[in-house]
Amino acid sequence: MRLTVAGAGAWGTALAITFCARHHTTLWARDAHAARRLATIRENQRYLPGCRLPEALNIEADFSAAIAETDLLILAVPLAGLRPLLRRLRDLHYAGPLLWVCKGLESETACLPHQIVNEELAGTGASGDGRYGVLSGPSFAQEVARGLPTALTLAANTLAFAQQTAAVLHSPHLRIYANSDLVGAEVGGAVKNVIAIAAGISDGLGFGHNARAALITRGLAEIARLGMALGGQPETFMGLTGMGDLLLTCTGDLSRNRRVGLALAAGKKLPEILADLGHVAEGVNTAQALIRLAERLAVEMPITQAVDAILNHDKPAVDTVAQLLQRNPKTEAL
Ligand SMILES: NC(=O)c1ccc[n+]([C@@H]2O[C@H](COP(=O)([O-])OP(=O)(O)OC[C@H]3O[C@@H](n4cnc5c(N)ncnc54)[C@H](O)[C@@H]3O)[C@@H](O)[C@H]2O)c1
Ligand SMILES: O=P(O)(O)OC[C@H](O)CO
Repeated sequence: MRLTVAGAGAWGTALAITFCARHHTTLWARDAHAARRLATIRENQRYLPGCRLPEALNIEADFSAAIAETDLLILAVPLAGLRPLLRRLRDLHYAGPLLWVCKGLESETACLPHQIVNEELAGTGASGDGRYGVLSGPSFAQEVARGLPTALTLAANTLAFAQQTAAVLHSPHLRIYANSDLVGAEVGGAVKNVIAIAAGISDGLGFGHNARAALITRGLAEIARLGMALGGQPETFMGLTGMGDLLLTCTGDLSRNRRVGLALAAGKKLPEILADLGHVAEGVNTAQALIRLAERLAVEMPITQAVDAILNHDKPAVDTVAQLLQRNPKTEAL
């Protein structure tokens, strides 16, 4: 099969390295200079240093050439780049199957990725016959690129497409489970990044393992409450895109979102943290959009609210997370 991965950041590069072992794979980089470097040096020194790009991987800087003959297109840009890329696809009359891997809510609209896809590709073949979905779950790019065992979920609006495409992409090191709960998978991926910022702050402040376990557990309740209000299925939140990704991102120091939290706890300011990070940390843009969405749906999300207060309203991290962990007791329920 011919695959195109559009977006040469850490995740797009790791997926392209993995898929090119079994499929004719093209990696599109939007910057022509970066594409030339990838093609000659055979390493993504900026986003995924230390991982060799196999000779079989084709690098392309021209977007229309990259998608011209593909059988499956995988969009691997950050959420902020999703809508502009979909508009390019619409202009190029792309009508083939489509996956995306971004995790978050659009800042301006609070839309989930599939809602953006529906808006931008309405009436085209890609969305019209239901051949699209999200690939998500607990996965650090560096580990996937090294071939370490990883399990993901491919959630699509039709189970048939999810199953067919999961079977094509599945390999011994990258297990892919099919699911038809697009909403549940995307809500898990969006909220876990915000909870990971809270976990990073808590750990950075030395609040201990008990506090982190409490944040993870109550974070899962926030995912489930919001997800069910949007029509997601409860079992999805217990799966790879829910509990699985939440656990990984809250506990693994490879997480950029967790590292944002650790740096906030150390007293650093957000612009400096993001400049040092050099990668996207989707929880930063998603927190405020989540608050707007949760208010609209009357869903309680106290951890998300605390993170938003720290990120966007200059509230001190130490007081805000301490207050969160000292809230009045209530009945344990979703
Ligand atoms: N890195 C991971 O381990 C990982 C794993 C699973 C999912 N994801 C998700 O994948 C998405 C991409 O993450 P990443 O790790 O590759 O980010 P990254 O910061 O490593 O790289 C971002 C890439 O996107 C490009 N880009 C930025 N804005 C763009 C735009 N408007 N249009 C086109 N390209 C644009 C950048 O040039 C860069 O190549 C995020 O939503 C992230 O949450 C990442
Ligand atoms: O590095 P993060 O925090 O963006 O997390 C990467 C992946 O989403 C983990 O599944």
